[in-house]
Amino acid sequence: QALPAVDINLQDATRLVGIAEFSVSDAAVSLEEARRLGFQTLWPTDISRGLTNKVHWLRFSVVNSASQSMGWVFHGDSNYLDNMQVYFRDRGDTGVARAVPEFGSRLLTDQQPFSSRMLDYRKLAFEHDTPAGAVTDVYVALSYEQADAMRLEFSIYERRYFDDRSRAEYLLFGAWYGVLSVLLLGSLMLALIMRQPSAAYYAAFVGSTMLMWGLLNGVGFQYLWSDNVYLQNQGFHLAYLLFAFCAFQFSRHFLRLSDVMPRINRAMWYAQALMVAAAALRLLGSHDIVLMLSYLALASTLSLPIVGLRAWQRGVRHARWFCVAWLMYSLTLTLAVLNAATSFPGWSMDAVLAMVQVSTSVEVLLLMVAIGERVMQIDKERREALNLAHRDPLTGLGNRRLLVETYQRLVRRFEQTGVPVFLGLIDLDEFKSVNDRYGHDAGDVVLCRLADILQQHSRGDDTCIRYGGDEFVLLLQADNVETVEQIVERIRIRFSERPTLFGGQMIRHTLSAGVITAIDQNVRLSPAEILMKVDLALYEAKDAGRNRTIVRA
Ligand SMILES: Nc1nc2c(ncn2[C@@H]2O[C@H](COP(=O)(O)OP(=O)(O)OP(=O)(O)O)[C@@H](O)[C@H]2O)c(=O)[nH]1
Repeated sequence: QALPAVDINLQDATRLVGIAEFSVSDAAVSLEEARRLGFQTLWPTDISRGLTNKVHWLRFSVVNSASQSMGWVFHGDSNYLDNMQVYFRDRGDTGVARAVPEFGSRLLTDQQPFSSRMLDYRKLAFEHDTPAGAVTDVYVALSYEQADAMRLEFSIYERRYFDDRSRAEYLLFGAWYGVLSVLLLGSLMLALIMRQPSAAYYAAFVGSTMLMWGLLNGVGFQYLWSDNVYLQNQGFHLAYLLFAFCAFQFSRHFLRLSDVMPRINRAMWYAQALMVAAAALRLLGSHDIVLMLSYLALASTLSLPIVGLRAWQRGVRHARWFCVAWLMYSLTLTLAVLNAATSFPGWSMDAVLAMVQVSTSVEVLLLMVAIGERVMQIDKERREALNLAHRDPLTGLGNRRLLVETYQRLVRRFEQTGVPVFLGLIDLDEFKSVNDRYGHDAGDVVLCRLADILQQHSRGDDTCIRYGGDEFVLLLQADNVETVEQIVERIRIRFSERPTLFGGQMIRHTLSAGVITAIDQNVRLSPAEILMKVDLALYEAKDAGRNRTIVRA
């Protein structure tokens, strides 16, 4: 009988919806039997067939009205169709009586290595040349080894048009894998440099994303595991499990769930253990139960936006980007699964794949932003901790530890600028009696008072330090020792002239100071020598009756 016809001289792609006819048979029937089945025109509502292991038949004919033979390519939109048996025959379409040839056939399958394919293409594709003025009749039997999402979205492309289109398509794949590879390497480097396990888990997550989609879009079979038929056909469940495992591992560490939400953390840990068990079962040959578990694992990642939101509400600041990233990805994943298994939203597989590629790129980028935010926060916390370790808690001045670091910095600066470095050691006079008379709290207030005066009288570049007890140090660069003496004297006079008011009592106080040159053109003292020398100067000041400054240049 006459088949619905499509003219191939279109220099474009032709969707077979509305043109081809389809039929369904229970088991693998022969072509002769199939030709006796009732066929009906394929309409858009017929495309998604749901999860099925029935054989679906398509039939149509290709007309070449041109005066030279035309090459064309035929393929569906699904990347994981298992078998496509194509029956075809060429016949003249003019009324000239000629013997009609028998059907030839070609089996396209992903149950054999990639090299056995007719075309070097990620989907099962059939190629044929229709002679000038001839018609090619085509019957196609489509099947899955085990029930899967059957779709009847097929197109015919003129050969040249197919080549152009697949080039553009592979360019997009290249860009997508490029972005993900850069993020994977970047996060690995971050993990090494910053010693951040989260970044390493993120790298594993990006790797598992690339693997999973490499399986789903057929590019992995084409380029990476061309001979590994087992991985191509049985690897999906393992890939889903690995993806979900890595997503959970990264999320648990990144959101610090063991601190923030210990119960959720434990639940996720058990889920991960179940995923490992399922993967082991799969490797031992189990199928149906693992299929269910792997779909469950994939579905369980849809909970991550909520986990992120809860963590954010509990004060994990960097969880917000995590939350946005997973929300977007969850929507994409849900749409992709709905599209494959139902007739909603009825998009083409290529459209779904493009959406997935864009959304995974944005997702992994957003997660990278989240990691960046976390790393910056850790760095801030580290600097704050370091700052705290260098501060005296009572007065807020630097402490002894800061003195050593600052001195080393000033030595380097002296080598560059040649400006001498001086050190003043200041000690309160008879401070013990202040404590004894007015109490320890009063003593504390007096110490803070001196700290304030020190800061008021020093410049931004000078370093004020509480060296211990009632001893303070001023470390600074100046043109000459007289300038330093003036500064220290101003501090001494200010301190002695303005008593401290505490609990309604006026506390009178004075201080003594020693000033020395630490580094100039002639002198370069070690920290130990500086302290010895300045101690001597201070001792002299105390010995001479206190409330004075002694300079030993
Ligand atoms: N209130 C208060 N007192 C402190 C603190 N740290 C040390 N002191 C006291 O400071 C006093 C230091 O006394 P000394 O340096 O021995 O002697 P002084 O009484 O100041 O006498 P001279 O230094 O010889 O003038 C001790 O009584 C310490 O208890 C502190 O943080 N707060």
